Amino acid sequence: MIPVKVTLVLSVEEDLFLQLRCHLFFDFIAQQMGLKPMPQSGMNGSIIYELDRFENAGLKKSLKIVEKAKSELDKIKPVSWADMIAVSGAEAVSVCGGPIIPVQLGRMDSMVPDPEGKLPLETLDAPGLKQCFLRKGFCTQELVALSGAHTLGGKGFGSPTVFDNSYYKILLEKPWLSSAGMSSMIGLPSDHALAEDDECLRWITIYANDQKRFFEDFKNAYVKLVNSGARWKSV
Ligand code: HEM
Repeated sequence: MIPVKVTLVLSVEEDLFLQLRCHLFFDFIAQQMGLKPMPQSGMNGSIIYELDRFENAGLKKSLKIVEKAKSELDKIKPVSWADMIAVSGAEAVSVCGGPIIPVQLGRMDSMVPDPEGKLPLETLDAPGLKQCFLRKGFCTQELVALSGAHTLGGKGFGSPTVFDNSYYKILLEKPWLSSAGMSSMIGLPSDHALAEDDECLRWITIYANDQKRFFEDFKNAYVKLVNSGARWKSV
């Protein structure tokens, strides 16, 4: 039942409205047969159904901004949530001084939330983080490169709005071990965990000493991330 559904959706899908109608039709048939539509995971825009999950609490505000841009674009040509989010992340990185990341368009959105429990917990240790990323096809180098995105935001890795390699420079200093006031507020437990692992530490040192290399590896890992698990519109 499910493979048939996927093939048909891909072959007849011309635009997002038709895609939506096909999904609803096949989901209806599946429902009549007592089957649930199969949730998928990956870059599929399912976040819009998952905003009440505790791990997404901080995303509502940012998604409102993306929604506003999406509704403007939709007036000209409908765009998927998955494409919007992939492009917004890349744009945020380059606006903040990071690499320019080319993002391919054409992802299709999911109509259902992804299964729960797929995200890495911030309390995981380095082996746990590595395993979680490996399950999705990402190696240790990619884990360390992507974690460099934490240079943005208010976790104490340099300026919150500058994308640079200060994340790695500060990880090497391990300020959270110091007894001085605010230092313990720097970074998440998962950031600290990376700095305790020999394999991760090798990449941290490389990126701390070579911002160009960080930008290049981040760009490649980001492209892989936003293509991972995506279903593409047929052209
Ligand atoms: C390695 C596993 C990861 C864990 C456990 C994790 C966890 C978190 C958590 C809990 C926060 C909220 C921090 C707070 O303000 O309290 C956060 C923020 C953030 N994460 Fe991650 N994250 C991970 C990987 C990533 C990746 C791969 C990216 C992007 C490529 C990313 C991008 C961000 C950004 C940009 C913020 C800052 C948001 C802000 O402060 O405005 N993270 N992360």
